[in-house]
Amino acid sequence: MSDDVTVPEDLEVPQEARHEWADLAERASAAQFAYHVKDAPTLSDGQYDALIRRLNELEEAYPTLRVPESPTLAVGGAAFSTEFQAVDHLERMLSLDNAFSEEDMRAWASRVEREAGELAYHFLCELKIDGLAVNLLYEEGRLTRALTRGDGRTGEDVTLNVRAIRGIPDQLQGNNIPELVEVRGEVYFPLAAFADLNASLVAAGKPPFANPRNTAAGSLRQKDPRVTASRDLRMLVHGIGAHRGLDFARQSEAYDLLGEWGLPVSASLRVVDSIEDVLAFIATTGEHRHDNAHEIDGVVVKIDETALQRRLGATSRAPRWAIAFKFPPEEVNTRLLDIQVNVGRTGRVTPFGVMQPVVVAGSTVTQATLHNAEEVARKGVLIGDLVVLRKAGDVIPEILGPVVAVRTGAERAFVMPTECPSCGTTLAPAKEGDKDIRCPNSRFCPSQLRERLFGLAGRGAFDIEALGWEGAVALLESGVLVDPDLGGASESMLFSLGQNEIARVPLYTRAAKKTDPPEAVTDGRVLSANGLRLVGNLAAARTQPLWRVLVALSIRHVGPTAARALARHFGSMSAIRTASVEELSAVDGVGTVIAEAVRDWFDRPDNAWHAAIVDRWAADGVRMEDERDESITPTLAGKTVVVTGSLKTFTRDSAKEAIIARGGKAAGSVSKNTDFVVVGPGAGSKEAKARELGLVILDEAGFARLLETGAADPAP
Ligand SMILES: NC(=O)c1ccc[n+]([C@@H]2O[C@H](COP(=O)([O-])OP(=O)(O)OC[C@H]3O[C@@H](n4cnc5c(N)ncnc54)[C@H](O)[C@@H]3O)[C@@H](O)[C@H]2O)c1
Ligand SMILES: [Zn+2]
Repeated sequence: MSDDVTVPEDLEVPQEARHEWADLAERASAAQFAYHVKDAPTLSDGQYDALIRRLNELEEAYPTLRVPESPTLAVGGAAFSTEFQAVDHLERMLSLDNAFSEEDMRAWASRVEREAGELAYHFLCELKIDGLAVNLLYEEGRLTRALTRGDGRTGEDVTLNVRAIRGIPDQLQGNNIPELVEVRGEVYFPLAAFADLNASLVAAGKPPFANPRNTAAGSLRQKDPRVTASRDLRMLVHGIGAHRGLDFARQSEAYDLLGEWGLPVSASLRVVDSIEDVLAFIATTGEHRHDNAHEIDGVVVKIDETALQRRLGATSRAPRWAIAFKFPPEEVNTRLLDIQVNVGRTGRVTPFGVMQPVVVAGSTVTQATLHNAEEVARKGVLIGDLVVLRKAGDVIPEILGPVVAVRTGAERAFVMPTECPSCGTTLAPAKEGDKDIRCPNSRFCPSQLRERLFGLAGRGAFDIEALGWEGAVALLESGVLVDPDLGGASESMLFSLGQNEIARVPLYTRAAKKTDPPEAVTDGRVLSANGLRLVGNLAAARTQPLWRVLVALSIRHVGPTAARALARHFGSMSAIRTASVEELSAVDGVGTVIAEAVRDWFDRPDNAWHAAIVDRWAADGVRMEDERDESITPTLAGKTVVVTGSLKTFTRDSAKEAIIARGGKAAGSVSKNTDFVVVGPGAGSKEAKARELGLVILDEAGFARLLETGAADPAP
């Protein structure tokens, strides 16, 4: 590809600029080829967009650099030879100009306003679906040809493949079917179908696909249409090309017609009056970026009136009456410098990637999870690889896969260590056949102890705000947690910590001042605000309900749900300690795996120190029994309730507790077995799913009534 980009010989242009242009043009051109023809990008979209932006800057400064073959002018990736027959579009398919900021959007809107003159107009806002464009030719209502965009003039004939896509009608239905119409739209891989496909690949021992966009492109551009048919691709309409016997004054009107004829039109369109409304649409869409059935990479804003569209016209590459607002990229390419392992609170050893630091979705990422050795193998990543890293919203950064095309041969495979990196003990699976390997030294392994301490202070357990990761490290380093009976540091000592002990931990102290009361000073230091908070938090933690104490013990498989069920049924630690596997597993929501894990935790001879933890906590005043509130009527016995979004008078936890206290089940996900779905502001896909399933949906007031009476009046 790169040999058709030659440096323009204009001596007026400084040599530096010419060289930079040539270098960037070659890289952009190669990236276009990899992305559009091979469906296997070598750059991230953000890097590619940055290249094109810089090229545009250079070409604006030195217009002779803007030669016809410049990658800035290409729609797609120049005319390439592929395995498909090349066919011309009746009307050219263009790309879109990009906007990356509010400022860019306002600049575009001002240009439109200037050109519009006396014409009244509206903005048509659409989701920018991350897929690939196709052009469907309908003649007398019959689908006669389908092309990819190609270079905009000439596309690839993928008619047979497109016929295999569900939702694209072979025959239009209804009235006033035009003699001829080119329907443009985006073919995409629905996220749920993509997840299913990857799950089945993984189950078959094959590597999963990295992202839905390239997989959609690869699935459509298959020699064998049966492969396309086996992938659950979909399409949404977003434009009209050549047409005869079809008349419309607004693009949104044309969409309505297409919809009536059976073509898939997006339900997320909005027609708005002002650029302010456009910006508001962009903002809300950005907040709900992941709440769609498909990936989106931005918002496309178009002028709705065709008269103004015609007046604004197009450049050789893109219409002037439309613009694509791009969201910040969530996928970037970066180097996988190393793979190291963590030892978690239950001894599980998990590899994680040490990344070349990279900014993505607003934060700098230096690590990414890899779950287990099998996953490293499945993803096919080698140490030293350039990899695609994804960070979406608050989700933990994830390595999607390697960029194989740029390997140098210097990469090396990861080998799982055989000894614990924290304590040197030989690693082994807990049971034969387990996927995970563990450090069996749970009592003294420093890493496990640190993780347990951090975990038990978490919001789902004792909720000791002043004890975070650094706090756990500091308490262990200062030696204040050494348990004389156990012969080493242990969480058993946590509630034995008083002012005097905490005063020995530098992290929780500050230098004493003259004004400090002398009795508060230890070795010239006093508790800092953080230290005082820890003292207060520990006092409050002693009165936490039993289920939180159970979670804090780091018993395998005993998370908040199981802990709540156990606490509700048995009511006290001593009852749980003496319950048999049968008694434990008879509890709704417990089961044998959990029951056995609980028994094992207390009973295995080498676990005697576990009981010592419980005993010392109890001696130090930690509540080991729940007071039962007999005044609460079990209004929700046997009912399953899902709470989603935020409520005013309940936190997540207190809503759950309220449901459970009334005998109900508080579930995390919506299914057909859900009886009630309580919806607060910010509810996303769960609400949508609930509506889809026709479940009873309640607002906060309805929830309050439900708790009281067990009866539901659905929200309006
Ligand atoms: N990673 C790489 O190496 C690499 C290389 C080339 C291109 N790319 C990606 O592709 C982009 C350029 O590709 P492009 O020319 O297709 O431009 P584009 O993706 O910026 O915008 C144009 C395309 O958006 C699509 N689209 C989705 N929803 C739409 C809607 N509602 N209305 C209209 N169009 C809609 C259409 O297919 C249209 O052709 C780059 O910005 C980059 O993200 C990446
Ligand atoms: Zn260890």
